[in-house]
Amino acid sequence: MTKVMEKNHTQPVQLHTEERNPGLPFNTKYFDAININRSAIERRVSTLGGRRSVKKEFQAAWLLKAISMIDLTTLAGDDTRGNVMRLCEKAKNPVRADILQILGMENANLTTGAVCVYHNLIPFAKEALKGTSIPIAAVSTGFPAGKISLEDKITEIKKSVAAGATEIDIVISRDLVLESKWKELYDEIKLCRQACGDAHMKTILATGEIPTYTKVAKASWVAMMAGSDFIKTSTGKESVNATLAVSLVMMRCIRDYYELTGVKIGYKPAGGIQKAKQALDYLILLKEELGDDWLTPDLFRFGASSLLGDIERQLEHFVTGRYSAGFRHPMA
Ligand SMILES: O=C[C@H](O)COP(=O)(O)O
Repeated sequence: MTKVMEKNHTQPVQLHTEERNPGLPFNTKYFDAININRSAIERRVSTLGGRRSVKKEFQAAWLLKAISMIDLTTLAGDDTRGNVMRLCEKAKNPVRADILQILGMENANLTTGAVCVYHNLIPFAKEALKGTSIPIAAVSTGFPAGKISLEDKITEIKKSVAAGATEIDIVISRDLVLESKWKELYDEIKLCRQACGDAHMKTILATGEIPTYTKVAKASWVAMMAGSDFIKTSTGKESVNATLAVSLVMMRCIRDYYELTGVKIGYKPAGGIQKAKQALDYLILLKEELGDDWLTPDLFRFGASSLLGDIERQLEHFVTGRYSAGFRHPMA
């Protein structure tokens, strides 16, 4: 039997939920000068993928790593207790036992990074995840469009935390970004941060509705300054959701914020990430732009409803020897 684990990349990771971003006082000096060249960003992401091959065993190891970073999500109008319970069972046991055994990972206690549900389904997730350390992330603040009052957003966050969510994914008022009302955006996010209390806050920018990368970067800065623990691309409901290009822009903001403050902000691309190959492209970008410190569920999550299914299929191909020869990544 081949053991395929390598370095620390597939060890179970403990979430450090006590750590928080203290934020910065509002000051436009941090982002006033940002001016992003779209074609330079697009050129950079076009270099990803397929540059050099790696041993097959590393491919499986990175796919297992990706699983530990998934916020396994269901955000559908027809969500029920039943499908949330099934989602949670999948979060607890994301890969078939026989596959894990062949990979030498049967004792690794592999789980997804979290489950992500609507506020009213938190009690079912809580029931299903009892006795585990899998966090419950709830989408609050009028998900997905955020078109409710700030007062209602704050109430919703507090209710989600009281119901058992330890991670809150908030949506910002996109009009404040479109109209460059940065101080108002900062104040909104900061109040949401306060309402989260001990819960981690992931701030969704809905980048598909932001017209320029420069504005994406400025909104990222405002979100981090206001105390977001993660910045997240999308709700999954916009017509354009996560892309590698927008991820590059946001990761570089995270890097600059870290260089300024010493605080590591997490990154969550979400929406439309359905294939194992796509997940590896994001991890390559993450490793190259932010380094190994970010390769942990503490600092990186995929917001995804169907990615896990494809990763499991790829792992099955791997252990049954049918793994695609073209399915490679250049990380090792
Ligand atoms: O935040 C997570 C997204 O809503 C999931 O989007 P998806 O269904 O396209 O994977």
